[in-house]
Amino acid sequence: MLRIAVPNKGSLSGPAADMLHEAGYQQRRESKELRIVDPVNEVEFFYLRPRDIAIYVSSGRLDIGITGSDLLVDSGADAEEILPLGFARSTFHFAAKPGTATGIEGLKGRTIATSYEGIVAAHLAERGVDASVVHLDGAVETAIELGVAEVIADVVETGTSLRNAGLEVFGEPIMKSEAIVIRRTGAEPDATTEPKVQQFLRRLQGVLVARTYVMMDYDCRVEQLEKAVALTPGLESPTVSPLHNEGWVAVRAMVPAKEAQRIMDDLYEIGARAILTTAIHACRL
Ligand SMILES: Nc1ncnc2c1ncn2[C@@H]1O[C@H](COP(=O)(O)OP(=O)(O)OP(=O)(O)O)[C@@H](O)[C@H]1O
Ligand SMILES: O=P(O)(O)OC[C@H]1O[C@H](OP(=O)(O)OP(=O)(O)O)[C@H](O)[C@@H]1O
Ligand SMILES: [Mg+2]
Repeated sequence: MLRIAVPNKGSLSGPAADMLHEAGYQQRRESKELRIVDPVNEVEFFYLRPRDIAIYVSSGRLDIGITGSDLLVDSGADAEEILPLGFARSTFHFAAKPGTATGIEGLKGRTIATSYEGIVAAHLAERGVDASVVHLDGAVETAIELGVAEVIADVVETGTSLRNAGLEVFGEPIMKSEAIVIRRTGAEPDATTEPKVQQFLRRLQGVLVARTYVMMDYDCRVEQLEKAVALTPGLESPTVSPLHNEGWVAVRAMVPAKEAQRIMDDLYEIGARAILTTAIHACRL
């Protein structure tokens, strides 16, 4: 049975459960459940604190886990990313009251509050900056107002939390992060679990593709086919079928969902007609 760590709370937990559900895995019904078995897929899910997941996975007690790349780096655990999942995207930044800090060089001797001590300490050490780091569990934006620190280092997504606290980012971004699947560094593929790991990754990749692509169908004249195919090259190559009306073909290809409307306009311009897009619910590439 494959053993997988899933975030039980916070920004990662909802989207991770949704993705696993879309990939055909059974998920817990109540937020208090700490582990469930999906007997059909032969997988056991452990619902753990996102911060702890890299530690469990690096210990080898769990085969793989879903966490954030910033949490993986912060933990210092011996685990590596094997698949990016495209949600919980954020950037890790220093921030302070406007005009009170400019670059990392100015942090010498100052106090920085953060929930990500590992990332901050390593970043400062690499640049030879000697500052003190105060660990707080969350809501670190408030630490400046209350005089616990002069600077914070935190996750920024929309910037709303910083703005509400009257703070602004300074210096280079410390790191970018997103949800990822991790596995123990250098894990020897185990003959019994490896096929299940690969199946798990294929299923999640299928969900990612289904979320980012749509299927496009259209009819066009044979003379326009090369131009049309250049607009819709598909993944391997588009399917082209003859129509009953001579001189016309039907074309089918996957296209990036974000570009679908522009591609439909361009196809129409070159004379394609009956242009349709449909959602892809699941796929194996
Ligand atoms: N507002 C946000 N937008 C996008 N990603 C976020 C946001 N806040 C946290 N994350 C990401 O979520 C992961 C942190 O998960 P975690 O559950 O520990 O924190 P959280 O979402 O802040 O939850 P909580 O504060 O309830 O503990 C990190 O990878 C972080 O980059
Ligand atoms: O840039 P934004 O869109 O505002 O998002 C970033 C905020 O979201 C998270 O906070 P969360 O709500 O998880 O509270 P926390 O600070 O207690 O972790 C993070 O710690 C930031 O404070
Ligand atoms: Mg938080």
